[in-house]
Amino acid sequence: MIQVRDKDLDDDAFVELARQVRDVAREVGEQHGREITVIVNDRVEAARELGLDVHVGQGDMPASQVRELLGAEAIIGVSVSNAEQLEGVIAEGSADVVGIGPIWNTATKTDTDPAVGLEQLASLTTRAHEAGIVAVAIGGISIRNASEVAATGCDGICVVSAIAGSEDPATSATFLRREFVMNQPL
Ligand SMILES: Cc1ncc(COP(=O)(O)OP(=O)(O)O)c(N)n1
Ligand SMILES: Cc1ncsc1CCOP(=O)(O)O
Repeated sequence: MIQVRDKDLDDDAFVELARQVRDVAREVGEQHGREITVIVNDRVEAARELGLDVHVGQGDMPASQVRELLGAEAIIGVSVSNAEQLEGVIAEGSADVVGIGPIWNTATKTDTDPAVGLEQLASLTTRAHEAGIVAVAIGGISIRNASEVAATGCDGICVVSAIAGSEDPATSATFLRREFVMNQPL
């Protein structure tokens, strides 16, 4: 899964970027016989225009409103940093996925709630699963700690710098995935 996240582009430029990512993901997905999901961060209108999925934060458009705009088929992700926020997401009943983080403090995003840590990630994941919500972890995750994150039972990891800041993004993605998958609980 790829997320298109940019805080600076104007709406037209963002739509153009997301369109390019969508089209490349389709082409590469077809070549490999699998679907590569593309999710848009924050910009619900862009997602609607391009038929993509959306991730929203606590201060963004509420998930219930996103659901009304994008329909039943869309994948909707919401950020959570603690149990109170997760209970809010569960009560709202519109999210498919929660992005739990930051697991550790990260230079990539500094305007965050306090770091979640591995213990709380495990308990938030358990609660999300009880509610039928997929739980992915984000923030400070790298090849060095992906195995510890996997051991919490969460469903996936999301990274920015570990891939986008790598000299060899494809190899970094491959190793991250391997490290996560090999250390998931049975
Ligand atoms: C999978 C995932 N989880 C959390 C976030 C953070 O989203 P948000 O809280 O909206 O913060 P910004 O990304 O907008 O800075 C995410 N993007 N993806
Ligand atoms: C978008 C976001 N939300 C919580 S932490 C974060 C940034 C993650 O970046 P990195 O993988 O470089 O720590």
